[in-house]
Amino acid sequence: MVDNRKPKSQVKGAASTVTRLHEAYDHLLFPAETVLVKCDRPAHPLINKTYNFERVYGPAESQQVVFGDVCPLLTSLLDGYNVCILAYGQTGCGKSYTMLGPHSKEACIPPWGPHSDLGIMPRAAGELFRLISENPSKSLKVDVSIVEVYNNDILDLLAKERRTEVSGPKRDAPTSKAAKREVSPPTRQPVHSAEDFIALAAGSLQLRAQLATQVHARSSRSHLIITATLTTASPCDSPADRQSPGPPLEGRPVWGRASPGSPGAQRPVGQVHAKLQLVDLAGSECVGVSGVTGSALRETSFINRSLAALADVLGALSERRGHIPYRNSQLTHFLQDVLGGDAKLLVILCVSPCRTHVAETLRCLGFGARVRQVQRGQAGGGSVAPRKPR
Ligand SMILES: Nc1ncnc2c1ncn2[C@@H]1O[C@H](COP(=O)(O)OP(=O)(O)OP(=O)(O)O)[C@@H](O)[C@H]1O
Repeated sequence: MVDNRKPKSQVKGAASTVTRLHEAYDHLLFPAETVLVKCDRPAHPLINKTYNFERVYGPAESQQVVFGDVCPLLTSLLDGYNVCILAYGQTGCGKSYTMLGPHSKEACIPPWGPHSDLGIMPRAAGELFRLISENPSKSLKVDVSIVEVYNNDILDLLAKERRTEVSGPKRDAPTSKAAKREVSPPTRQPVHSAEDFIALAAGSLQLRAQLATQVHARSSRSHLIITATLTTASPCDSPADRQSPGPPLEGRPVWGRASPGSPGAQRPVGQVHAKLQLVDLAGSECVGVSGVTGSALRETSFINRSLAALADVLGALSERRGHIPYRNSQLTHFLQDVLGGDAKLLVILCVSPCRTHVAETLRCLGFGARVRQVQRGQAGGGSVAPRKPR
């Protein structure tokens, strides 16, 4: 069982530079930005393994500290760069806590307070609107879409029909091929303040698929993707526009900056300034430990398969293969622009300090190590610029 009273560790990979921390458990040591896994299970092939990340957070570090490292990405967003922040890890290890803060079906997002535990999403919403108010000349507008990837279907959590259907209307990944088939993109709702943004997200969270398992009483059964699209009335003034003008596609949904050759984002010229994506992945799960059966077992199988597909895509990108298997799952298809494109991508790995979960922890750290090897902007998938140094 994951001890929910204990704060979880957060390990951030694939970006950022700040280093801090000293914390030790019996098998997990965190010297600076390194995670050292020591385990006395002799049969395990990966004992005494060291992983390096840009930053490692100990259990005692607050949400505010974590957001302190995320915050500069919002300045990049205002500068016109697409940004994606993605939480990955085993079920019950703190992904939703990190991204959203403590929440429940009854009280989705707790009120703001100087020492509150608010997660990245509400803090990012506050910072985004603060930056917009400081830059009135940019005339930026914000639209939000919220989808969940459940059992390999993309479900639109903002669609009106979603309120009356159990499974919600399905949407396709917003890529150029999808656009050619005239599928409907996810609903995009304008928001005018951080409060609007948070209220919209809070309403959607109540619709998100959840289940009690032996590991986590409120386990998310879907990947949640919150997208904030910044548009400007004035034509093409962002770095994105200057680097990759791309052909105009009239009447197509606005999906951020497209990379030449990428089957990804399409946008009308002069509209999109940048896109922020906040991704709270469903947790990887060992069926023997979570004890799920029936339809929950099916959900687990979809979750694990989509996470494996994500790892495959990152593996292919890191090896710079010609073919990147984005289409093996709706999750990777949906995130194609972010994974293979030139968005600023920040992956936060959430790991358990419990010895019983060491195998999952090693898997998670291995995933993070793979993410760090990806030289984005150079492999297949049609990106244009090498990863920008931070
Ligand atoms: N850093 C932390 N400090 C305090 N409590 C935490 C921390 N991280 C997680 N928790 C608590 O642990 C529990 C599980 O966390 P959370 O729901 O975020 O896990 P998860 O990784 O999203 O799980 P799943 O993938 O199953 O949805 C929650 O009750 C959460 O409030």
